[in-house]
Formats: sequence, C-alpha cells, structure tokens
Amino acid sequence: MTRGKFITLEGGEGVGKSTQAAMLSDALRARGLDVLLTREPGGTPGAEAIRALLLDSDLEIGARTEALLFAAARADHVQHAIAPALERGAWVVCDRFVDSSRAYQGGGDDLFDDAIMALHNIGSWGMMPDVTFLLTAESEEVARRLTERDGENADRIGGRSAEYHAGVADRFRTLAASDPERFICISADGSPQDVHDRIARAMAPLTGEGG
Ligand SMILES: Nc1ncnc2c1ncn2[C@@H]1O[C@H](COP(=O)(O)OP(=O)(O)OP(=O)(O)O)[C@@H](O)[C@H]1O
Ligand SMILES: Cc1cn([C@H]2C[C@H](O)[C@@H](COP(=O)(O)O)O2)c(=O)[nH]c1=O
Repeated sequence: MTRGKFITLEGGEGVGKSTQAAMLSDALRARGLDVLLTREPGGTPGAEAIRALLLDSDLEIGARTEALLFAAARADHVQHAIAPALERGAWVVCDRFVDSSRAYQGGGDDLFDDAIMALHNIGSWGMMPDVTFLLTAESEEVARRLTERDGENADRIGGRSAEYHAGVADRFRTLAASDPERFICISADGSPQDVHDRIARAMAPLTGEGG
C-alpha cells in the first residue's frame, strides 16, 4: 500500500483554513481518494480534551506548559489518527499542525524554534507534512470575518494582542521562506471558491491533474 499524502493548512486566526480544509477534502474525495479531514489541537478524543483546556480563557499557564500541552495533543493525534491513516493509504488534510506551534509558541520570549522541534521529535517522531499551504489575507478583511463569526468571543489564544498576532504572522512568513519545497503561500483574499481554486491549482502536481 502506498503511503497517503499529508497536507496541512496554516496561517493566523480566521484566515479561512477550516473552510479551505473542508473544500480541499471534498475535492480530493470527489477524485476517489480516501481522506481524513482533521484539525489541531484536536482530532482524537485525548487531543480534543487537551484542546478544551488550552483554549479555555480562564486557564492560567506559562509558555512552557502551553508548548508541552500542544505537543502532547499532537503526539496523541499523530499516533492514533494521522499515522494510521497515512499507513492505510489515506490522504490527511489537517487544519494546523506543528508550524502553528512554531509560529505561536516559538516566539522567543521563553522558547525558540529548536525547543518546539525537540518536543515534536519526542512526541510525534518529528513527522512533517508533505505540503503546507500558508494562507495570508489583509488584516482588515480577517478582522471583519472574525467579528462576523465570533463577535467578542475570542478564545484564550485568539484573544491575545494584535502585537502577538503580528509576531505569529512574521514567524509563519519566516518558516515559509526557510522551507520553500514544502510551503505554498496562498492569498486568502476573495471568495472561498477563489481561494479553493488557487489551492487546487497548486495541488495539481500532487493529484496528477493537468494545469
Ligand atoms: N474567502 C472567504 N471570504 C469571506 N469569508 C470567509 C472566507 N473564508 C472563510 N470565511 C469566513 O470567515 C470565518 C473564518 O473562516 P475559518 O473558520 O475557515 O477560518 P480559520 O482560519 O479556520 O479560523 P481559526 O484560525 O479561527 O480557526 C468563517 O465565518 C468563514 O465562513
Ligand atoms: C495547533 C496550534 C494551535 N494554536 C492556537 C491557534 C488558535 O488560536 C487556536 C486553535 O484554534 P482554531 O480556531 O482551531 O484555529 O490554538 C497554537 O497556539 N499552537 C498550536 O500548535
């Protein structure tokens, strides 16, 4: 059995990752592929329990605890969902993965990228995606989408300062520039279908489609 492909969608809050992960999964299924659509933190009962903890606005934890909890959720997700799916030949479409930890937790005040990757090596065998789509959009447009979706109800991490989220966006850009073989940067401006069409075009070499 040929191992499936592991595709991740990354980017800041509200840029459209979940919308695009669902559209991409549908398109791959329409091509007859077995697809696991999943997300982080989450994707297994254990990781979803850790997600509830991590996103609870009342939780007070330090940066190291937070990084460890994300790595622990990922370890469970990789071991019990992602790796078995890939081994049976399924394609995995994952809404966020380790690059989110590198961008959000690897900010440098207390932890750097090498520490995040060390946790990933311990927890998840250092597993990396075959392709990562980094979605980017104008901040005003993203703010409009988030207000429409969440109102004032941001979660513990989404509700952090604009300065924190600007740092996250910078780190995503740096990660993409440092690994151009894996990252594909996609403009998330325009309608969901416009964005999906850009992703589908970029996927063509992987799916064997022309054009
Ligand atoms: N291209 C688009 N144009 C307009 N609205 C969009 C577009 N894509 C997604 N949306 C809407 O914007 C909101 C955020 O989209 P979505 O939940 O897919 O983003 P996300 O990146 O997964 O967010 P988060 O990081 O918070 O999980 C949703 O209400 C969604 O319906
Ligand atoms: C995987 C991962 C996620 N985060 C943050 C990013 C978001 O603020 C939340 C997840 O919420 P979403 O609506 O499902 O995108 O968690 C993080 O800080 N580090 C990570 O590794």
